[in-house]
Amino acid sequence: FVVPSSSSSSSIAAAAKIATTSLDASKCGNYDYDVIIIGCGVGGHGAALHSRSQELSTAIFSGNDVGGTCVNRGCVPSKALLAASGRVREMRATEHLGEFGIKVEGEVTYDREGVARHAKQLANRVKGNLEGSLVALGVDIIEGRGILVGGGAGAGEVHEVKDATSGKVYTAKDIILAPGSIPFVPPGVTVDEKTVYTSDGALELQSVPQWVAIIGSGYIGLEFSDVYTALGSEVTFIEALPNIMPTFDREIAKQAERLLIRDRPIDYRTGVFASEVTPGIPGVKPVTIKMIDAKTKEHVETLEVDAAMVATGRVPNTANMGLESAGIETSRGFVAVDPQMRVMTKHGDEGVVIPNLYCIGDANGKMMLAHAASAQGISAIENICGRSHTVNHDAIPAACFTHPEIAMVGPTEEQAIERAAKEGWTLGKSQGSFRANSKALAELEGNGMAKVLYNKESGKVVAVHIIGIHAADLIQECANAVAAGTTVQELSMMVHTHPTLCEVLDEAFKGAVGMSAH
Ligand SMILES: Cc1cc2nc3c(=O)[nH]c(=O)nc-3n(C[C@H](O)[C@H](O)[C@H](O)COP(=O)(O)OP(=O)(O)OC[C@H]3O[C@@H](n4cnc5c(N)ncnc54)[C@H](O)[C@@H]3O)c2cc1C
Ligand SMILES: NC(=O)c1ccc[n+]([C@@H]2O[C@H](COP(=O)([O-])OP(=O)(O)OC[C@H]3O[C@@H](n4cnc5c(N)ncnc54)[C@H](O)[C@@H]3O)[C@@H](O)[C@H]2O)c1
Repeated sequence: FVVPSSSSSSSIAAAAKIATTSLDASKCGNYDYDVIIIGCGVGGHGAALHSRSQELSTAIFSGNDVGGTCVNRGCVPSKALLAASGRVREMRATEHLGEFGIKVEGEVTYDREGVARHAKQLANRVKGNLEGSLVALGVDIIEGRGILVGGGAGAGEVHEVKDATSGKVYTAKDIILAPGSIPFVPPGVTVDEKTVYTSDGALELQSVPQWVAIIGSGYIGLEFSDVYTALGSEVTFIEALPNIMPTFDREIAKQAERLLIRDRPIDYRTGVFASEVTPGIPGVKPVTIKMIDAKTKEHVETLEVDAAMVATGRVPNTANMGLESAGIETSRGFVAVDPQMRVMTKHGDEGVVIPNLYCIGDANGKMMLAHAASAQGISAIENICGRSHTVNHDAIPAACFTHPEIAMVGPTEEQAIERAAKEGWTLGKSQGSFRANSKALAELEGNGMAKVLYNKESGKVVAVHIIGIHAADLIQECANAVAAGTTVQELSMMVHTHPTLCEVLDEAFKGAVGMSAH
């Protein structure tokens, strides 16, 4: 998603004048708006901007939380913490710096409050830009929470949204639900957001604990282990599944274990649930974590640590927004949608489409990523405009912003093997390495690999997994290839700039067709 910076707000304002004037020609007929969006995170924002570009009159319920998770409690502040802590790690790595011929005299220190302030200020700035872009484009921001009214089983369409604060009811031809998600806290875990916290509390960096247990080794756990160890903490991961980083491609997870865990003050337990977590009092009483075996449920260990971070996934934020009264049955809070993002009354074959109601972003559970939410928002508006559109989720890249980064598009190798067997095609695999890449070596960052998985019959790229410096930027070329159906034959003949990290991919593409990279 793109938020125009405040420096360009005058041009936005100019554009907004034109856009606002065109509201008179709005197609909303008997309704207050063409489109009402509930939830002003990146999903709702993406939908609102595209809605206005299609000259639809648009209102968005923000629930007093413009920017939502990504901007206020997610992508944006976490990347600020990763950037600051990454600098600390780099400047403290005296041996590594010595290889460049750089000497850091004296101790490298940081000011915890200063680092926290950087994250907070960035979030506020992006939030301001995001709000500014909505206002400038003529989107009406309604500050309250939006609650669906009417509809009901068999009633078909839903056109009314009530402002929970004022009680005022607004009507729209089409409605988009974009309420996002909140942290999942497993039963038995007590969160005080001080000594036992979710990402919401962790992002405030109220302390840098000496020893922190991170429950869950997914994206959030991994990114925070990078932040904490860079700032001087020791980390213990507690992971319920048999492998650490279980959602990642196995080969990449093994490399990540070497690069992001083994060389750092991190240990881990796998196959255990944190079944009971009790907050502590800093300097007085430790946080206690009881662990049970994930299979036998027998107690295996109790840890006493300075702090615990709960990074055990997220759940949809769909309670108390009138879904039941509109006849919508959720599954664990997730709203079922069809490929056009239209809400289904329930999951499974019995669900029927509610034709003018859409649900985008984390709340539909398709892919919990900011850019996926925004893409789904744009797609919903396309469908509202009568141009049938579906999002290709296989072509949406993802990245974990550790040092080095991990990035991927498409299924893991394990999933691709299953898919190939089921669909009757042959899986090809080719690798590139950072070890022999001039740019990576100039940076003294020769660790990592890229692997390209492709369909041997068609040559089309199925998935790419990268671990290495700037993997998050490198993956885009691969995502575009998956989206466009580009073949490894075509990619192997495309010219990559020298010397760049992209040549790691060039090596993998050429390897797939039996050519060697220079
Ligand atoms: C720590 C962390 C780091 C992350 N980092 C990344 C990253 O680097 N890259 C990435 O792609 N993704 C990242 N994510 C995930 C990303 O933040 C989410 O996928 C994204 O925010 C989902 O957008 P959304 O619009 O669906 O929901 P949200 O951003 O959650 O926004 C929903 C909004 O709707 C509001 N709302 C809910 N109900 C109502 C109502 N009834 N009326 C009015 N408003 C309502 C909520 O308060 C919220 O403001 C991260 C998440 C976390 C927690
Ligand atoms: N860079 C990014 O794109 C980024 C960054 C952060 C978050 N996110 C998004 O936010 C979402 C949530 O991230 P997350 O890391 O919390 O979830 P996740 O689903 O990625 O990982 C949660 C982990 O916790 C484990 N777990 C669950 N309950 C447990 C228990 N009781 N004890 C021990 N382990 C337990 C699970 O097995 C899993 O490995 C993700 O879906 C991700 O897409 C994205």
